Amino acid sequence: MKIGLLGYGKMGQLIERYAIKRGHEVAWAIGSSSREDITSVDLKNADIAIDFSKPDAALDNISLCFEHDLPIVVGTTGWYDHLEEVKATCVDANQSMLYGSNFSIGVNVFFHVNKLLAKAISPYKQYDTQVEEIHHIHKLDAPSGTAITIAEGILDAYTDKDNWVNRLEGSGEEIIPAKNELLIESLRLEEVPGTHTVLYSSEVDQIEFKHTAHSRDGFALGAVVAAEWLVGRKGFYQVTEMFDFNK
Ligand SMILES: NC(=O)C1=CN([C@@H]2O[C@H](COP(=O)(O)OP(=O)(O)OC[C@H]3O[C@@H](n4cnc5c(N)ncnc54)[C@H](OP(=O)(O)O)[C@@H]3O)[C@@H](O)[C@H]2O)C=CC1
Ligand SMILES: O=C(O)C1=N[C@H](C(=O)O)C[C@H](O)C1
Repeated sequence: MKIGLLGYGKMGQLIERYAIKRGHEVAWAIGSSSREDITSVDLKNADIAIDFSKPDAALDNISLCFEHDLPIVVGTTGWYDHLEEVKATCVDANQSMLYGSNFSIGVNVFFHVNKLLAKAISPYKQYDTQVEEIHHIHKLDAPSGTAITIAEGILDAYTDKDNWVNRLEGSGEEIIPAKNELLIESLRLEEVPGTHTVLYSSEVDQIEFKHTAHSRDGFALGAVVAAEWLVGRKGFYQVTEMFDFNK
């Protein structure tokens, strides 16, 4: 498979390594610190694009791929307010797109079990629920896309909560969640690749459900596997749809 990379930073460069390891070719790579500039690239030289760029670049990159009939895997986070319109455009234009807030196997198992756990605990109102995420200091978006997916999984199980609210430590904003809101605490710390915890706390005990990424390798390998999965399919998909345990 020939892969085009939109974004050639920490993730883009690691994805290239995994793509080559799995027998693929990187046809082009775009990003200001990359080998190529977008105007000098024939996008159609690739069978598929993988976008790990920046929150404010993802929407344009998605549109560009749709215009060129190029399937796209999107790992970039921070653009999910536009998810419904992107999905509609993709389906109406008969294009192919798969997006995911997290491509690692471990986190996708975590997403699955998170929903089961929330369903089991939600009737017991003595438990306060909260999501915590820790990432490196370079991260542009808060909360993380992964934390949003986790929060949405929890909110599905709660009839008395319908929204999440974010508290970014150090932002100076005082955020106190209302009764119908689920708190997502974000912390930015040195070079942490990504840690997510769900906490259920009562007066008598606490449940902590936690995933710790030791590196970005799981995300990068997962993105290449997602590209292999998407090629030949039409429509709009989430990474969770690749996994059997959701059936
Ligand atoms: N879904 C998942 O599993 C994961 C998602 N992510 C997400 O992926 C994204 C990228 O992460 P990461 O690689 O760590 O970030 P980096 O900042 O290391 O890399 C982003 C790259 O995108 C480039 N870029 C900027 N503008 C554009 C553009 N318009 N088109 C293409 N490329 C552009 C940047 O260039 P320059 O710096 O010169 O501006 C930079 O090289 C983030 O949104 C992050 O949250 C990260 C890990 C896992
Ligand atoms: O920016 C990152 O680094 C990461 N972003 C994704 C997110 O926002 O959830 C996935 C991973 O946690 C790393």
